[in-house]
Amino acid sequence: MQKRVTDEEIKERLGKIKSRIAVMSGKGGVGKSTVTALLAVHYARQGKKVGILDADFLGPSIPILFGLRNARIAVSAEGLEPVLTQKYGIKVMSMQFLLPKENTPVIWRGPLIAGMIREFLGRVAWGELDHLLIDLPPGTGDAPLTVMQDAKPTGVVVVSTPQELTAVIVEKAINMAEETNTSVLGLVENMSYFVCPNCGHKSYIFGEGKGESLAKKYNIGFFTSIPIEEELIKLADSGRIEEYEKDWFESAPF
Ligand SMILES: Nc1ncnc2c1ncn2[C@@H]1O[C@H](COP(=O)(O)OP(=O)(O)OP(=O)(O)O)[C@@H](O)[C@H]1O
Ligand SMILES: [Zn+2]
Repeated sequence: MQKRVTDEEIKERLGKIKSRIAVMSGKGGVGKSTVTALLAVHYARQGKKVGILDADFLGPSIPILFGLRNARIAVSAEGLEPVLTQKYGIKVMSMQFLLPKENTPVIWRGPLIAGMIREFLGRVAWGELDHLLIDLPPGTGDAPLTVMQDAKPTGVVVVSTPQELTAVIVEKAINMAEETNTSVLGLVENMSYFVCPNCGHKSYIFGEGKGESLAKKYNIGFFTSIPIEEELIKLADSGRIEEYEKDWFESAPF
């Protein structure tokens, strides 16, 4: 048996990563993984060295978005080697890469998941990175908090759909960030509106402006809203998210 990962090992690896951004959501299925991937692509296009830690162990979707579902990790002298994405060479680590078969369900209890995240943080050979994006487990409970405590993010980005987006979600996110001595850097309202392909009309199906006013109210420095888009679904489902051309984070200050 290999020895357990120590705090020092984690500290040493994380010390080579300039910024670590945890992406969280109040609920599952709101687009957390999609936003994580789009943020990674945003940084990669600026020439930054980027990694993604898929810490959503029970529903690992990062490998699917980048067409890496059949990839498996290798071990080198440096540690566990992350898998590189095709277009930008983003370094990805996911539980998915350790499963014997693609569709093996991950049925794990909390403590095991916590142990695994420490393995990932202490043994993955990220090398020097400008940005590590961490796709947290959904929700604002123990699971994402445990990951945050170990990964010590420099900031948190919250993703929500307009239907889920309430003051309560934002407050929970702020509390979670505070518990790990960090802050909420940005709020992303996903599936915010739909642009009619015929006339270009922007339709705010679930109401307009809620996200932006919550961001203002809670002093969150960056807000963006992403529409429901067929193109995004197509590229995401076919593992070609790197080919999505729009950048919803152009003006992000982080
Ligand atoms: N802006 C968008 N327009 C269209 N489809 C979207 C958009 N954002 C996300 N989706 C789709 O919604 C589904 C859920 O997205 P995603 O997997 O990113 O959510 P999640 O919050 O990470 O979910 P989970 O909790 O399962 O990890 C996916 O099929 C994705 O392609
Ligand atoms: Zn129309």
